[in-house]
Amino acid sequence: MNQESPGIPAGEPPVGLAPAIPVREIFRRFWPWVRPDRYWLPVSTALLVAGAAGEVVSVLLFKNLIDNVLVPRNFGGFWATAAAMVVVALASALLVFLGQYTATRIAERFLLRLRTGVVAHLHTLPPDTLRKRWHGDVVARLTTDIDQIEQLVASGVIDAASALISLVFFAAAAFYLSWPLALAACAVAPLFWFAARHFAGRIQRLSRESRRCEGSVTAVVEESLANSELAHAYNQQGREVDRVRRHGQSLVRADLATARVSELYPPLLNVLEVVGGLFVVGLGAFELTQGNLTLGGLLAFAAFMAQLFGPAQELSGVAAVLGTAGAGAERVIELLDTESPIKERPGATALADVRGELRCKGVRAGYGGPDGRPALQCVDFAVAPGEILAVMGPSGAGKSTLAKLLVRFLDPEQGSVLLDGTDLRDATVASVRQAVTLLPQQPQLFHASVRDNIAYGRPDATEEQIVQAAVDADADGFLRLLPNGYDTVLGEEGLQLSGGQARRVAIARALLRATPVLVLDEPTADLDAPSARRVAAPLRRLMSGRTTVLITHDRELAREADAVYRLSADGSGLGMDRSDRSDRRSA
Ligand SMILES: Nc1ncnc2c1ncn2[C@@H]1O[C@H](COP(=O)(O)OP(=O)(O)OP(=O)(O)O)[C@@H](O)[C@H]1O
Repeated sequence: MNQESPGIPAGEPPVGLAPAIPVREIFRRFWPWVRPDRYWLPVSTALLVAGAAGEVVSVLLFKNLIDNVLVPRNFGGFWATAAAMVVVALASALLVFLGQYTATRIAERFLLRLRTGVVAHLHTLPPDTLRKRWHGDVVARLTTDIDQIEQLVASGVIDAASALISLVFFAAAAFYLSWPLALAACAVAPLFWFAARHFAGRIQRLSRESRRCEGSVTAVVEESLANSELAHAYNQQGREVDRVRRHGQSLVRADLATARVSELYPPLLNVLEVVGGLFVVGLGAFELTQGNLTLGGLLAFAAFMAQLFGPAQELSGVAAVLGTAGAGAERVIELLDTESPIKERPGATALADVRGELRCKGVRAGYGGPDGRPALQCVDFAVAPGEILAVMGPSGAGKSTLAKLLVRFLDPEQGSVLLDGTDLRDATVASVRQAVTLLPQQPQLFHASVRDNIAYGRPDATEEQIVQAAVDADADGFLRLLPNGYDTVLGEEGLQLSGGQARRVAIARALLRATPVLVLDEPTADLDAPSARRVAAPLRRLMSGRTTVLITHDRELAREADAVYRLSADGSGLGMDRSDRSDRRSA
């Protein structure tokens, strides 16, 4: 995948093509999401087929009307036939409606399951794995691509099945009316088949590029808006618009290439239909002059031909849908096939009654870059329950990488991280995260009330517990001054709060979880000195009595620690210094 940077050549797309997958494999992969509604598939198909059967009866009644009422000029038979035609038309309309509605219901439920299934899978991936993908592209896959799969798997199957069965019905009725004419009509069918085969493959190849370009556009728009502050500050708005235009132009080119083929397909089918129809009607006229067919029979046959071509076109249309939806399906399957590097070992146990004794033994970890250089190596330390370990080192030394190891966003390549003597890889991922709270570098706030933001890690917390956490985080005062107090909805990314305030809300959230182990990743980063001092007291309360790994550049804050562990610029562990505070505590 290309990672676009400002220096990339014009028009280079940031999103790669998903690997091609055969249609049968696509159906196999998506079937589990259709499965819960598998019994509704035949019901919907049966309703649609019954509706089609009604149309056959309608046409036969129409033949009856011509041969028994119009041709002999016998008006007396009109009312009975007309009444029967109205009843059949109503019944047929109702059946088709019910069939289509059931099909839509199956499709919608399939979409819901698939979309939530894909999101659930994405949530099993650690943040770094997810970050390797462009968020805008992921959103495009979750919306447009999934919508296209619906046409293929759910309604596609129903449409194809009902078209096929209707085709059999109309063909049988046509043979009943005149077998020579019906045989002639069948001779036209292979033309549709060849057209479908020719177009489906081409549409799929072109759609792949369209889908990829659409992912690129969404990715660029999302990144451009996310960085709008930088674009404004550096006066680069025009460049951002250009980027979107460039990727948009690629999408236009790809969409037009697809349209040149896919839009040619239906009119071509129409031409085939006209040619085939004329051929059959010509033959029918001949049969009429020979007295082998009545006028009503010929007109009814012509009506059947029209009905026959409908399902035949629909079946050929399924081929086009296979093309476009197949390309979308490949992109969704690529997401589903992204594996988490964090594996749950068979027989992994849940950590229970954690005291908080934390050890790193000869840890080496990295991101598997091309040079194979680790981000961390030879990291050895031990923290007793309730102790605070400050981790210091220059930028890029691997401090955040260490934080990721402690919450299993990453596993070591060598050595081990132990909690109460258990290797974290032998524990279930959920139980590790139940025991360890990470306070990330950037406080993250949801578009939700203050109360819900604080209770995020403990949704069952009572009002008193939430308020107490806010008080301990020194946030209660300013939260009560917000327009609706704890009910105030914080904007996306907490725009209504200052950096220091947002951090105190994040501290309240961490306090409320009350886990035995804490990992604080630069909790005073980007705060000015007064704001940093302001969060020091809440941080002290947060760390009190908990095993804490405190990653910080802030020497003042590091004084709170019992020991300091230093990392060198190349990520090597340099050893641990016990602090005066630790001596005081042990005295
Ligand atoms: N997701 C990632 N993929 C590849 N390499 C990464 C990733 N995250 C970090 N690195 C690399 O690992 C090394 C350590 O990064 P890390 O973020 O742990 O450093 P840090 O000490 O926390 O830096 P800072 O103090 O600037 O936050 C760096 O060389 C960085 O480029």
